[in-house]
Amino acid sequence: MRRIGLLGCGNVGEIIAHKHEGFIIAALHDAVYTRAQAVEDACGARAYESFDEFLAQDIDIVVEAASVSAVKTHAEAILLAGKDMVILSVGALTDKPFRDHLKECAVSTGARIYIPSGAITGLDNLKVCQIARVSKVLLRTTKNPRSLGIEADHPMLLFKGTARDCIRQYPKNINVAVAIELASGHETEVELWADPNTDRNTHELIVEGEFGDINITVSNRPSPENPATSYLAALSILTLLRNLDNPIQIGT
Ligand SMILES: NC(=O)C1=CN([C@@H]2O[C@H](COP(=O)(O)OP(=O)(O)OC[C@H]3O[C@@H](n4cnc5c(N)ncnc54)[C@H](OP(=O)(O)O)[C@@H]3O)[C@@H](O)[C@H]2O)C=CC1
Ligand SMILES: O=C([O-])CC(=O)C(=O)O
Repeated sequence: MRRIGLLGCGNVGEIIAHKHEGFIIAALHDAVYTRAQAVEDACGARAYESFDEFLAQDIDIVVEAASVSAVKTHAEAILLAGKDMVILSVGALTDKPFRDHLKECAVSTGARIYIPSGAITGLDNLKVCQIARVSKVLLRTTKNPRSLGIEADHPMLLFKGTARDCIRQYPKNINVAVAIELASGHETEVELWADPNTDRNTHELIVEGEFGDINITVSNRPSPENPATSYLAALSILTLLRNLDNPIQIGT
């Protein structure tokens, strides 16, 4: 069974620690050491205060559920140590030179980088946009103002522009847009709405291409410990890890 190092033991990390099945969690690390310690019993792994000590453990894959800045700080060392990496805070990869550098690190050691579908669905066949003519890729995301850390008493368009600019302003809320951009290979327009009348994190993906149109709406329940993050994102990582070694791979 694959041995996992969990980088980030907040909301998603805690769900992974409690619900893991089909893989072993072997080491834990969080900027807040007590958060890593708090899930030790749930998964039988040890918490390490030092990142270097954490990385030195017998692990095959580091699962990042921490932050965009954690990816920027630690991904190079993880890949150069020959460990595979699951990156949930995919917003870190919007920077092409950094992304290319991580690819080179991975190639040099034979490590792999996995980007989970996270809080959205449809990334599988969206990859056809890499070879098809496409005129539009738009993500419209709507969350309760609470999830966005603001107050609003009516629906408000907070941001309209590129995925790259949106993730810079909202690194905890719009990683999905960067996942869409990477899967499609196409610049992604983003609208980010705050709506006090919703208790869901809703992502509408609208694509127009030579193959026809794609309209996908995912109406997510926020996760209990962090309303910015949809519960689906944690389930997505659990499912990715369960299926890594499955000889039958489903979806493009
Ligand atoms: N791709 C996708 O579809 C989705 C991506 N996400 C992203 O996944 C990540 C995890 O989400 P969630 O669990 O809800 O977030 P939380 O904030 O609940 O948990 C993250 C934990 O990681 C810690 N952390 C942050 N930076 C570092 C670091 N450099 N080194 C070690 N630990 C660190 C945090 O500490 P502290 O509180 O001190 O920062 C916190 O304890 C977030 O970046 C989120 O934006 C979420 C949903 C969907
Ligand atoms: O969980 C969500 O709905 C989306 C999210 O926070 C992100 O993409 O960063």
